[in-house]
Amino acid sequence: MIRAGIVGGTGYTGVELLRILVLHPAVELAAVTSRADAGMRVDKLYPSLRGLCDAVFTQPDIDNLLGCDVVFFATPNGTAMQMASDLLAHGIKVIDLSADFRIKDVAEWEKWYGMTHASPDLIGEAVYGLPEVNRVAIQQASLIACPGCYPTAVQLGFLPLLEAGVIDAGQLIADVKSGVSGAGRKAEISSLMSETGESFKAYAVAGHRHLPEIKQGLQQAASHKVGLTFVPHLTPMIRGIHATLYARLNTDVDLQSLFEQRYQFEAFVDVLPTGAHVDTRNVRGSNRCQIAVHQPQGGDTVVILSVIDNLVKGASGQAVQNMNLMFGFPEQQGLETVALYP
Ligand SMILES: NC(=O)C1=CN([C@@H]2O[C@H](COP(=O)(O)OP(=O)(O)OC[C@H]3O[C@@H](n4cnc5c(N)ncnc54)[C@H](OP(=O)(O)O)[C@@H]3O)[C@@H](O)[C@H]2O)C=CC1
Ligand SMILES: CC(=O)N[C@@H](CCC(=O)OP(=O)(O)O)C(=O)O
Repeated sequence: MIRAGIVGGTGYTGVELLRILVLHPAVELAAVTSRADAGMRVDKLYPSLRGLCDAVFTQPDIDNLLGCDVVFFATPNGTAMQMASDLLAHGIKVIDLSADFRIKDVAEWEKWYGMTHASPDLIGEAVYGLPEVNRVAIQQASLIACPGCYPTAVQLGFLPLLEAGVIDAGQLIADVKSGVSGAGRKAEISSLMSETGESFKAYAVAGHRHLPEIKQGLQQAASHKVGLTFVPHLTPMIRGIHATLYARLNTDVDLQSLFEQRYQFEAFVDVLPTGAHVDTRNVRGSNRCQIAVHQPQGGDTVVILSVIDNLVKGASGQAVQNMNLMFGFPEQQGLETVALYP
């Protein structure tokens, strides 16, 4: 049994961590923090957890976290980088759901995130927590940088093509749609139902902060520079990410077999049969990424469809998958749920 702490337990990824961890057979919740709700029982704020969680929210002070074996940061960018080194010095493993340790180039991170990095010395030791790429390094890691939600869906879709070198890596296109929970639980006019409902829009076309993260991962897979146009969209649904990925083929290849072989041993990546279409509702609440491979009219453009639940495989589920690997638990433990339908 390990003792886990969650910093930022009241947000959407925080409560998703709670939903998974209260049923995880190898985890005991030792601390759950919130500045605004410190002193309140967790199951008072989230009655779905009644009978499953006795914890009370505490302030996010180091002293409240020292009894933990692992601490998850489900906090805005710029928080984990302030506290991680103290926790690591006490032998506590850190799994950060924010972007603080995702990008290896500090200057690039500071440019996109608009702040000075507080722990640049830790970036080198942080392991990018995409198990389908970095499983062995994750098993040895003390500090995990969980991938962003868009980057998870896009990288899992493009990886087999780039690793096999069968596409023109200079002209990749990722057209990606996200549900509104991707923006978090904090009150914002742009997240109101009356602003997002019955409407659909692209945003950050000039450049989204996930662009350098996605390119970093794709370049590692390709072993050379890639060119990527990434356009995120906001859709009037709560959970889900749907990525439509386009690339130009440079050789004749059995794409379906390529994807099936790449992911044949991956419990959380499901390649659908030839001709199928993915649907976000088929992964809602689950830690799965579902992928469909298309080559319209047998031409030289490949179209990959990739869906995840942004709060599960795109955040908290993937964070627990990383925890399982770090502590030598079965990778699927606590994550074997079926998507909610309808
Ligand atoms: N939503 C999503 O789909 C995804 C989110 N992420 C990332 O996960 C992180 C959390 O996102 P999300 O759950 O949506 O965010 P929310 O806004 O829903 O929740 C943020 C949480 O962090 C706490 N918090 C805020 N500021 C601080 C601080 N300075 N110190 C300590 N705690 C703080 C808040 O509680 P309080 O203010 O009371 O302390 C709250 O519990 C972000 O970095 C986000 O980018 C990653 C992938 C997907
Ligand atoms: C719909 C929406 O607003 N999505 C967020 C990205 C999701 C997120 O929280 O970003 P990380 O994955 O880096 O943590 C955005 O575009 O800013």
